[in-house]
Amino acid sequence: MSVATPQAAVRTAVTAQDVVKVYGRGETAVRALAGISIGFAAGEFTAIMGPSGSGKSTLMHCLAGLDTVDAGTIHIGRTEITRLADRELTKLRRDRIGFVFQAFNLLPTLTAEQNILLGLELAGRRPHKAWFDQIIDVLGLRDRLRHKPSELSGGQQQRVACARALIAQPDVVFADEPTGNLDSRSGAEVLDFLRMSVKRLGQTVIMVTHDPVAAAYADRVVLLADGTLAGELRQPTRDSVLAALKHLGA
Ligand SMILES: Nc1ncnc2c1ncn2[C@@H]1O[C@H](COP(=O)(O)OP(=O)(O)OP(=O)(O)O)[C@@H](O)[C@H]1O
Repeated sequence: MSVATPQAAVRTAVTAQDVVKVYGRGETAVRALAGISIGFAAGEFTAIMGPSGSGKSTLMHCLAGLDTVDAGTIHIGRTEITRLADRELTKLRRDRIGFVFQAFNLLPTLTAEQNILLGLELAGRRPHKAWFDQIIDVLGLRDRLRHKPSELSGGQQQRVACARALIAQPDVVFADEPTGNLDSRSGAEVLDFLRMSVKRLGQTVIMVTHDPVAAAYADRVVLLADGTLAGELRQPTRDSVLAALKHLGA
């Protein structure tokens, strides 16, 4: 007799419900997000794609609490961030969210290690030694820790930025075109790392990208068009992403 094992409940790291974002007023108003409802499972790597102006950056900024919404709710875990006051939101971003931007945004006078640890130190927290070691080893940064950003390649600098984003064990990492300034080989290293941080370290990553090759590293691709959800792909490949974008007229 077979015994059914209960399915492990999928934990949702980030949820948007009926989110509307309008820029400007009157005749010049732009509805950047026109009522979006979507969930992002914990432990998954999601890419957000869509034509230029479809609302990708706006969605990411709203999900990460970097921008306010005009209607709807956003939760990070169980916390409704759309109800938080500025100070609480700043604290939540610092403690529970990691960011990786297209520009690496490292401080030039600090070493790689100091850059990675700065946010934690400013928050008065100590790094978790085993976690730090795990990140550094997965990223292959051990022999670069004492180098300044100017002594590192673009790919290495972005890997330092990834380590900085992960060091506080955030609930979710938002990556905005993380490979936009990298050649394809360095970009592949960074994407490999983001994927490994999900598969081996159990992290949750949400990435905006224009690049179908980058999106193919994700578990799931979410497609936007005109501020609405226009579909999604599971286990995307470069070709399936290209076909979906073509269908959207991107
Ligand atoms: N600060 C702003 N003020 C006014 N309009 C804005 C602002 N930010 C974005 N928009 C508009 O909102 C819409 C969505 O923009 P958004 O940047 O989110 O799109 P995107 O999909 O990220 O575009 P891209 O791929 O070109 O970066 C666009 O029409 C854009 O012009």
